[in-house]
Amino acid sequence: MPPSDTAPPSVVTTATFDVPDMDCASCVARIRGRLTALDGVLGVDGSPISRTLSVEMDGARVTDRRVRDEVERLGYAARIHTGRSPANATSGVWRGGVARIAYASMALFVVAGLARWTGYDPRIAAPLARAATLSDLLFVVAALVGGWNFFPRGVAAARALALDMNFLMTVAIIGAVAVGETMEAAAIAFLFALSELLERYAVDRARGSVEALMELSPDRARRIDAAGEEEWVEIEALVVGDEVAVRPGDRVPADGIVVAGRSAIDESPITGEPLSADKSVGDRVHSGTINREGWLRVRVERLAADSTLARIIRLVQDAEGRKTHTEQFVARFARVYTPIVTLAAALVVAIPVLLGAPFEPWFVRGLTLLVIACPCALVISTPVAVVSGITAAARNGVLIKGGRYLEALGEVKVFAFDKTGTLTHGRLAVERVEFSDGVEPEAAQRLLRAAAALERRSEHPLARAIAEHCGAMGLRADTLPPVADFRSVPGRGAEGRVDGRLVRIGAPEWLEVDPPGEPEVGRTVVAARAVDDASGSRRETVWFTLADRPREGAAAALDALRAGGVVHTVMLTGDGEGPARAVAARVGVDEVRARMMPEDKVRALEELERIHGPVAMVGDGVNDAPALAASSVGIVMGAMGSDASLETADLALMGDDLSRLAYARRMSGLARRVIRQNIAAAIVVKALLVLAVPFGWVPLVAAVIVGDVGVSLGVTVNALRLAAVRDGR
Ligand SMILES: Nc1ncnc2c1ncn2[C@@H]1O[C@H](COP(=O)(O)OP(=O)(O)OP(=O)(O)O)[C@@H](O)[C@H]1O
Ligand SMILES: [Zn+2]
Repeated sequence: MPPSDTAPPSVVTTATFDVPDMDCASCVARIRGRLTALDGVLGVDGSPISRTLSVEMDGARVTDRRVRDEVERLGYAARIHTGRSPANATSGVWRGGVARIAYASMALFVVAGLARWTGYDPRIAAPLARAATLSDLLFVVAALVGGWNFFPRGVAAARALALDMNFLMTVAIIGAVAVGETMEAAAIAFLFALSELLERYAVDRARGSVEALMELSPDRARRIDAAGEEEWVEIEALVVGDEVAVRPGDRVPADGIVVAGRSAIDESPITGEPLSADKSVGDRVHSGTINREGWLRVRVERLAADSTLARIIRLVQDAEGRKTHTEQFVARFARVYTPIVTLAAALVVAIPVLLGAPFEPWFVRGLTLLVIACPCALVISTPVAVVSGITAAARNGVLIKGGRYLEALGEVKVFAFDKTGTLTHGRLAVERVEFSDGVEPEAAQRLLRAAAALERRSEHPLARAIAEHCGAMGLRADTLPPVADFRSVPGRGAEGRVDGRLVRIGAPEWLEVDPPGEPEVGRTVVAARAVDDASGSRRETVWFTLADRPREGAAAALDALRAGGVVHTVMLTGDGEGPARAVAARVGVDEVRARMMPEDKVRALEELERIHGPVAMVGDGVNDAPALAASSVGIVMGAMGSDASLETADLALMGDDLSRLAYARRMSGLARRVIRQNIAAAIVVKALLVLAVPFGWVPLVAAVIVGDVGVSLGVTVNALRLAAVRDGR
């Protein structure tokens, strides 16, 4: 770039690369180190599990190409990530480059072994008389082929003075050849290649369900053109407002609204609940769900990249990047462990040799220790469990936004619940509308219109029910008066200026009016009146009495939680004491706190946390965001239908099924166990090997197979158990 006075304006972009060989944490660390040194690279984030690298950079100073070249210089092939899952996922592992190398090396190893064996057989013909040397040669070739993948990385690591697995393996193989152990060298190389292959397969299995999620969304849609004809288009080509036809058996290609037809939609791919939902004109449908019977015409409401499914996939992928406390601990441990064992390796060679012992066997022991010094297996033990757990949960309708929450939920002994929309359906219905005494019919109409106008602007489930009811009473939306200065007051209601008067709708206490008659069990009463009434005497008020039903599965879901070790359940509600107690008795919560403002809920959670330790809060994400944020694990339900709630929660139930909570907690408990087992196993195996090496009990091959790749494979397979956690029905 020619020098100039004015720097070009910066263009910050993020490029994602697939780096198939970047399969351990030290690889990621080294690539990150190299890239951050590049001018224009602002941030680097890599995952050894999905083997992707995302690089935030200033496009004016550095290009994708330059970044890619730099990665390749370290010995890793890299290509721009295409967004779709790599074609060689799971099934392709056995056919990929790593596989070919392993097979070729194995074949050569067998041939070399045969050659050596025949070399000792006197009956073999003259040309093979010198087969012992030939076999040595073949073993060396087998070693070279087996090491093909990691030699360049080993050399690059050596130049960077990084003691990673590639470097250690390279040294071990060269060392073994140097001391004449050609068979040993070949065995190390090919077994390492083979184990790497197995490990890759297992890791792919662990994250396989993310790809399965991606496959839920169809590639193409039947778009209906202006003439009413259907044409196939890529889903990326759909724009908001397009209409698509969804035939029976089709997957819904986009998030949208039904504009014609009716059908049963199987939403289980997203919610994990095996129930069909009936959809007709005006209902929302979601990309990835399956049309069971009817023909539907759907108006696209969201681009493919913004669909609920796309957001789930992104959140699951991002979840891996959020490091858990355990991972941070392991990373700190590895930073101490590797240098210590490396030092031990040097001492194991130096001390005996200085004391006059033969060089060769001690040198081999030193190499063996170097192999065990590789921290990869240890470092991968937690994330592989996290990824496996999170993806399995996503397949079952539970979205967990990070390993931290996966770990935390298993610890939670107290669950707090919001009432409306959580323990109850939140599908409220207005049962009665009453007016205070002496209200003229005309004033009553005015009041009703004002109430309807206010509630049409509010998101609250009560508001929706009231607005709907007023509509059914014949108040057409387009005839409602305009509202100025609209304001929704959390925990109280809403207010605004209608026809020049300040009208409030909400909790009777807030309006300073007494409800008509006694409070009824299972009913919520909402009042509306003009509050700027200077005279204040007449208090013309309208009363809405609403009924809500507890969710059918709520009691069973709470029992399941208790069976799983939850010791206390609490209902926190903004509603009055009466309706709160009625619902509590039906679903069986241990404690009820009613008439709680959002900030009261936050305080209650803090108090529960002081008494019982971590608390999970379950809400619908509509008006309980502060409480969700204040809890240790904030859980929303019904996230499929709501835009906001996915973002506000740590964990989301895509559907409405409270039994998912017990499933998620069980999954979380198992994940914690798997993580602990993995870390313990990795440390114990490595420690035993480290102690046994100086006695000469550990062949180099065993160190490779058991101490490094074997442990990685073991922890990965252990993590796969998470996918098998039953969903509890
Ligand atoms: N838009 C609204 N219209 C009418 N009343 C409202 C509105 N918003 C709040 N209120 C009143 O405020 C009270 C508390 O509301 P809040 O949203 O805190 O709790 P809730 O939805 O009733 O129950 P939960 O806390 O269990 O979700 C409601 O019971 C109702 O009386
Ligand atoms: Zn490694």
